Amino acid sequence: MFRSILVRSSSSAKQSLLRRNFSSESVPQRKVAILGAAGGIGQPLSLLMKLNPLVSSLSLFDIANTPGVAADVGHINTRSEVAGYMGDEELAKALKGADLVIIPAGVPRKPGMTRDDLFNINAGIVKNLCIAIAEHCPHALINMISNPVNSTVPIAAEIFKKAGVYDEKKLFGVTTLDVVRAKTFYAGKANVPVAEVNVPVIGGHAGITILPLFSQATPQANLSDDVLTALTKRTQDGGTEVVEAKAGKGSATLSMAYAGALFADACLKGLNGVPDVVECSYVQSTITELPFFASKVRLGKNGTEEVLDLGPLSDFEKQGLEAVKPELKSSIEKGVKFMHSGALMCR
Ligand SMILES: NC(=O)C1=CN([C@@H]2O[C@H](COP(=O)(O)OP(=O)(O)OC[C@H]3O[C@@H](n4cnc5c(N)ncnc54)[C@H](O)[C@@H]3O)[C@@H](O)[C@H]2O)C=CC1
Ligand SMILES: O=C([O-])CC(=O)C(=O)O
Repeated sequence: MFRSILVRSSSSAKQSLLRRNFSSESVPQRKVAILGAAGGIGQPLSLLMKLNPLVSSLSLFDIANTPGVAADVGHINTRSEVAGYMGDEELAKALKGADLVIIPAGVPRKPGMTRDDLFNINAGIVKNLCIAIAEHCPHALINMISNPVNSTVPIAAEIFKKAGVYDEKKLFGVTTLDVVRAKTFYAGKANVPVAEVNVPVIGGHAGITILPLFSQATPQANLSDDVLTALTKRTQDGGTEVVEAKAGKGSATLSMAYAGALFADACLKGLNGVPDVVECSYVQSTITELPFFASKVRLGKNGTEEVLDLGPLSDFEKQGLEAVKPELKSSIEKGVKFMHSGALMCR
């Protein structure tokens, strides 16, 4: 059957892109693998990662349609070489030597579904991909996009523990889209330029577990409690807003690809030793009593360098945090239980 495609980019384009951050001699070689690369998120994410000058090798894996995506993206005259891999028998090659693995593989929601309704299908997909990661690139950073993130990250952790390769500093649930949404919605209400806005979002990545901290937003604006409540709810329901607008044709793909590319870029900068790279992410954590929690994380050469404190919360946010805990706890336990119910051994 398949088929792998290798395309070299022109050296002049490579030179001009690299000049932004590094000389071409000093920029490290970084292989990035995208699992689920032919999907709604995977395709635009592949495009955006092809535009990232920190990537030297872009490995696109899916169970279908990867040759076309790789051929298409591979014609773009930027630094990275692109290779497409399709089917389980090519997964090892796709992963070998990867520094960063981004996982948007799995089914998306339809109207009326919760993210947790995706658990039964996506848990199995994530499990198999993580078993292969443990074998073929155990030291890579993992950016988990597949939903329900609140459970798929604990599933990945259990797989890596079982394989004896777990490093909590290298496993990230991607919650950047919540931050992107919070910034956009806040800028609209606060009437400030969106490019200047920063808003931490903590907790997890589903409904009320998504907790934007508008009390820490910059620049600060004098918004009423009603507006802050509405902004919080819109951020929590942002995914559902897109699912309903797409009316059965999937969930957020373009904004997610943008958010995923932002987070991957931050991880690569951290790996390359760029100082003070801070992003929110769902990681193993001790800042609350929950074993996984999203908060600001400082990224470094080995992944997470520091999980930052939550900082001062408003009374409204303190209440929101208490509401996060039982739902997040049960999603984490569901992922761990899945891995201890015989699912680990059935590959
Ligand atoms: N973390 C976040 O903020 C967000 C997460 N998501 C989640 O991302 C996931 C993907 O969403 P879409 O791209 O819209 O779905 P999609 O259905 O368009 O694409 C999924 C891709 O995964 C592939 N796939 C399925 N099983 C696979 C396997 N075993 N190995 C490799 N590839 C496999 C499919 O062939 C398909 O190309 C969903 O679970 C969705 O809920 C979506 C938006 C935001
Ligand atoms: O809502 C969904 O199902 C997809 C997602 O996670 C998001 O858009 O935040």
